[in-house]
Amino acid sequence: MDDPVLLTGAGGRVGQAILSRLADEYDWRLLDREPIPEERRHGVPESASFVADVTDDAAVADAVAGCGAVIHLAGDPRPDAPWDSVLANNIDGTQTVFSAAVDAGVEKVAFASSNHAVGAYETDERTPEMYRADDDYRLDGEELPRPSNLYGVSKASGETLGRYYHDHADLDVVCVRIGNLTEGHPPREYERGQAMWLSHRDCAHLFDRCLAADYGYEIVYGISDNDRKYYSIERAKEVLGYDPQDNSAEYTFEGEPKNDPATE
Ligand SMILES: NC(=O)C1=CN([C@@H]2O[C@H](COP(=O)(O)OP(=O)(O)OC[C@H]3O[C@@H](n4cnc5c(N)ncnc54)[C@H](O)[C@@H]3O)[C@@H](O)[C@H]2O)C=CC1
Ligand SMILES: O=C1O[C@H](COP(=O)(O)O)[C@@H](O)[C@H](O)[C@H]1O
Repeated sequence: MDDPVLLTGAGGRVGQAILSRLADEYDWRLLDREPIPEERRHGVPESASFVADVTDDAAVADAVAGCGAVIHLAGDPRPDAPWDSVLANNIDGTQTVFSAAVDAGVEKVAFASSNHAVGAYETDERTPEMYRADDDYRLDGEELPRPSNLYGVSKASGETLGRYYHDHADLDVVCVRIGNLTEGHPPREYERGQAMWLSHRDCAHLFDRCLAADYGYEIVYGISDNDRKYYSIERAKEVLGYDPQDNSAEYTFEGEPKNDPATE
């Protein structure tokens, strides 16, 4: 991707996992409603950093002008977020970003969807067994959304908006159903979290592949190559060339590295 890439929500956790590792790889434009301090811009100049809300049509149009791709992360990430917030930040904001991307002639958008778009597949009958390495239950991205909560509804809506702009405006869209991003170790003492762990380096690599690969419309799961898993990463490997390096099985249940003599 030679053209500039707009990263919305750049100041947040996922944005920082990406930008801290890929700062030198792209001509970034950053957008966040909070000013991003210099140390979190990782060398991206302040002139390429937009302080704006993703529901602001004019501001988003300004930020995306001339870009070839967008990684759209900005939104309310709370699983218990109230409807008013997800309606504005996640649904309206995502429609604004897709629409502005089309108007600007952007080639591709990677959208941060969530495990919570499909959380209701985790039924009482299937859990906790489905979180374990010896269980072969898998979701692969072909299934219909079954949201856990209204936040999950907003993410399923974002996926559908992506489908709409792909079908009607020829925008290439990949929706990444991100699992649970934590830095340095998987979520501690949390089976579900360890089954959907996404390490920071695998996160950066996955979104790098979203910018480099060719696709039309895709839904993929964004998790590391955990032994425990109920999300297939085969589609991400096949279509995007995703090659994850991390695995929550390399850590104890408490989140300590197993190759650390202190924990053996
Ligand atoms: N962290 C995780 O494990 C997961 C995150 N995601 C999704 O990834 C995206 C990023 O999540 P995180 O980095 O964890 O959240 P975060 O809260 O750390 O970062 C979100 C960023 O977006 C900005 N933002 C929020 N609403 C905005 C708006 N209306 N306009 C402009 N900027 C706005 C915030 O200021 C913040 O810097 C979210 O869409 C979230 O739903 C999905 C699954 C898992
Ligand atoms: O979508 C998201 O999912 C992760 C994992 O969900 P959890 O309910 O197991 O914590 C969550 O940590 C993150 O904040 C959210 O945006």
